[in-house]
Amino acid sequence: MSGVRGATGTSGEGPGGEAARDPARAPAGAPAAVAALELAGLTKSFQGRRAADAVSLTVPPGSLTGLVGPNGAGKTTSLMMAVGLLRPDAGTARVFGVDVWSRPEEAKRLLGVLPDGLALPERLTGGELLTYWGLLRGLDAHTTRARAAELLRVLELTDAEERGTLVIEYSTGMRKKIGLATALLHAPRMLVLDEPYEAVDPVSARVLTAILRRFTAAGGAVVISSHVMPLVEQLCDRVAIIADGRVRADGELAGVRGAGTLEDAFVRLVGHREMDEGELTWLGG
Ligand SMILES: Nc1ncnc2c1ncn2[C@@H]1O[C@H](COP(=O)(O)OP(=O)(O)OP(=O)(O)O)[C@@H](O)[C@H]1O
Repeated sequence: MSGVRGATGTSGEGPGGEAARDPARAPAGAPAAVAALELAGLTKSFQGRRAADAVSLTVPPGSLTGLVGPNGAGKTTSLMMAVGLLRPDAGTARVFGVDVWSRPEEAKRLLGVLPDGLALPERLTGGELLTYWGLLRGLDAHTTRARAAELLRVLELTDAEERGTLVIEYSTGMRKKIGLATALLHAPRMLVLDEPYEAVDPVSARVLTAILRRFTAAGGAVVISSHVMPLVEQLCDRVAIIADGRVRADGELAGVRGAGTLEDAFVRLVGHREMDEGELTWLGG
């Protein structure tokens, strides 16, 4: 099911109790007037080849959408255009009604982004990085300090912080977690996370799931990309399948999945390749 689920109107609020002033936040109990994310005709070519071809997608508030597709399908390209990190050749992206290209500052306040491959200052500890990030995002020092400590604790990065470990020394999973912390720090309303579960241990994965569920229950919306179909089936209420830069199916999970599994639907829409008998015969011989 999609739509606003259990919105309380207060949890997940941004700094300074912005809910009352921010038109993008619906009052408690009110029907959602605008989509959390609306992509229309996003198109991008690299060296004359279309990586994203008129990608359109609507994400309601309170929903968790899984974006799936083969390697090179255009998921990252689409997500980066959706959040204002890659300029599209054509098309628009709106976050809670705010155009990410014409109103970037407002859009950035609403968005929390975990990009593919973090471009973060790395010669800082996780705590220092969050402090720097909070100041960049306009949070006051007290709020930044309190939230940073809480995020480090919840994401189990406190030990590393106490040892003075720099982000450059972090493991892959730890880097994913500190990236996630930067995405959450300013209490956005829309999370766009490129493969957030990749390299994250099972305990941290549970924490991440709890965070995302709480976030959507408060009326926020999440889009994740993932290659792990069972994870998407378990976690997401909506799914979009993308191949060759085009959205092949999207909507509520049950509708896209049909009678089989999500993997069945994926293979049906995207196609699959069997390995020939004669291929790689030199392996294991
Ligand atoms: N900066 C770039 N320059 C040139 N080509 C690019 C660039 N970024 C992406 N591409 C190409 O665009 C296509 C889509 O790439 P994209 O990274 O969006 O796919 P993806 O679905 O995220 O793949 P994966 O699941 O492997 O991460 C690919 O053919 C890729 O080679």
